[in-house]
Amino acid sequence: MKTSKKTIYLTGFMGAGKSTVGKLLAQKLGLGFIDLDEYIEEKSGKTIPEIFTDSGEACFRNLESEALREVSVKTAVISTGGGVTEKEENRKLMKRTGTVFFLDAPFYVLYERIRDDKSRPLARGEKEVLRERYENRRPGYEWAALTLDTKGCSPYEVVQKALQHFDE
Ligand SMILES: Nc1ncnc2c1ncn2[C@@H]1O[C@H](COP(=O)(O)OP(=O)(O)O)[C@@H](O)[C@H]1O
Ligand SMILES: O=C(O)C1=C[C@@H](OP(=O)(O)O)[C@@H](O)[C@H](O)C1
Ligand SMILES: [Mg+2]
Repeated sequence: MKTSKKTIYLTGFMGAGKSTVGKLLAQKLGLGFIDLDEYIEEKSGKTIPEIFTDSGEACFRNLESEALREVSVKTAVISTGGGVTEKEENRKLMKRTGTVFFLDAPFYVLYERIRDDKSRPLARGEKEVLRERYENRRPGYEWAALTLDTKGCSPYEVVQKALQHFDE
């Protein structure tokens, strides 16, 4: 499938490279870049861990959906957070307003990237609990229009793979 749509959503589990690849892809396409987590942090005046600690995951999910609605009117590459595909309303909104990419990689690759990173509250728990979250979320990710297998690829190589799906 080729795409010419100007709003691009990057989805996938924590550590898949959505934030890293999104910034590079936006440069290549000459589009604006929005990282949904950064957008939420700026809007709320709190870091993601602070939101989780102060208000809990359910509150974060509401802020996330609200932020997604706001950015969905923009022409940009939008790097989402790994949990955005959990809600059907978010998946439908992304599909209606843009092209959704799934950055795929096996759990063990992602785990090595996120295990020591304190900026992800949900990555702090037990490895097996995290693996279960990964498995449970896969159907939501696979629902994307385009899947990029990122295993063994550098962020630049993932960008090259993504670019192959654009008309020009
Ligand atoms: N393709 C890749 N190969 C190796 N390391 C990567 C790759 N993509 C991202 N990383 C690294 O993994 C970590 C998580 O990347 P990030 O872009 O924040 O992922 P996400 O936004 O999907 O959670 C960062 O340290 C980043 O440098
Ligand atoms: O998977 C998740 O539920 C989350 C992923 C994070 O974004 P990244 O996928 O960019 O790490 C961030 O939105 C928050 O910590 C929750
Ligand atoms: Mg990110």
